[in-house]
Amino acid sequence: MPRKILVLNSGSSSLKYRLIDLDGEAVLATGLVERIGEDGAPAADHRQAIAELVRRLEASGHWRGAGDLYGIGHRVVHGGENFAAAAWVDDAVVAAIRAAIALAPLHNPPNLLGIEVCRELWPGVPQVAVFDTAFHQTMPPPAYRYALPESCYGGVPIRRYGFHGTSFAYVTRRVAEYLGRVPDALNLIALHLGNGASACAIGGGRSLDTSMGLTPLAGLMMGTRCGDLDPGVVLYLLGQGRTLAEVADLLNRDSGLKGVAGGNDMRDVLARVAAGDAEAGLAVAMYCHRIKHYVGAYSAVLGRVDALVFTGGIGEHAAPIRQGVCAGLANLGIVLDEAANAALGPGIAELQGGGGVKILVVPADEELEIARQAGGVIAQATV
Ligand SMILES: Nc1ncnc2c1ncn2[C@@H]1O[C@H](COP(=O)(O)OP(=O)(O)O)[C@@H](O)[C@H]1O
Ligand SMILES: CC(=O)OP(=O)(O)O
Ligand SMILES: [Mg+2]
Repeated sequence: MPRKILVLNSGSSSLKYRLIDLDGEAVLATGLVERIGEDGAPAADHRQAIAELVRRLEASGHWRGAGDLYGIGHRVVHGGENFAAAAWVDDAVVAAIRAAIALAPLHNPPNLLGIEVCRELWPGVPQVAVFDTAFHQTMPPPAYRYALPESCYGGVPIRRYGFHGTSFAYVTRRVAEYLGRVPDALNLIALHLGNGASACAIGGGRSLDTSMGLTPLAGLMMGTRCGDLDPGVVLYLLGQGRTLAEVADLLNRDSGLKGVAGGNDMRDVLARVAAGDAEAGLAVAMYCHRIKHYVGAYSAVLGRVDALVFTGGIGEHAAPIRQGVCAGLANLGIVLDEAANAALGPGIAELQGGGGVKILVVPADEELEIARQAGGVIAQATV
């Protein structure tokens, strides 16, 4: 019997799904239910979104009822310190995901909703939570602790957690395969550049440091998130009489590319740069400058870097960003082949033009990684 895994990535207003046959890893169906809750959208809430997804799976010819599923894998952004690996969903796991809502207020509530609706609809189907934070649980204390009093590390531990771990785990595996090396022997600087964006120092195949922190607001400049700030900025804004909710909105939804260039979509921003728009030019220069900071820092953390890896929508498709990031890094062994950068084919691409560090573009596939990890947890639990 085929081992079919349904992968769900629930966002606040969208539900990404994929049906994968684990044996051979064929994608049987994939899609996105968008604009959940908006007027005229196909779904008013996540329950309806899942009903819509079932309709689409039926239309694909690959749906024989939930009883035919080997299991369901859910993306969960924040697992706190509780999970260093994917976990079979039971009441305790649900409670731990709920407890982490305060740390990922944009992400964990819809992730949890997806899990709860599936448990209710299909109580007999194994469900697995795959955490963005899990891959980063290997970071050593000097990388994950903040220079705050010890008391802040009690209760809900205020520390760096890091995110996009499922993507970094996938990339590590994929690069190891591609280079014919074992992951344990690989040192990578990985850049996941999507709407959310983060950098990771991967040493011996494990996360040693990453740019996101307690929440997915830290680190690189993003579509609508500010990334690194002097914490004094937050204090100043609050002191000026803005409410906590206003500041949270400003930093999460109105900053980043949107704040500086007026729009959060990198395609549009780059088109405006090409047309000579100064605000867009500044936004892109800031975007690349901040990534360079992390590439420099992580070169120092790792000592030896085998490859600089670009992934995510921007990492895979935005040649001018890769060029801006790599410019002037010859002293770190990072030299881009400009012609190769401008003419990418599908799949993994190698873009180094000399220098000791490979420059790789790896298409992101969090869904496949979730399916594999969910399959692993279910296989272990059912032997
Ligand atoms: N051809 C392209 N050139 C530049 N940027 C692109 C291109 N295609 C996609 N992007 C950018 O990728 C970003 C979305 O990345 P993606 O990884 O799909 O997002 P998400 O984090 O939502 O999964 C957007 O800023 C989009 O503009
Ligand atoms: C954690 C995070 O930033 O996720 P996304 O990139 O999907 O927003
Ligand atoms: Mg993404």
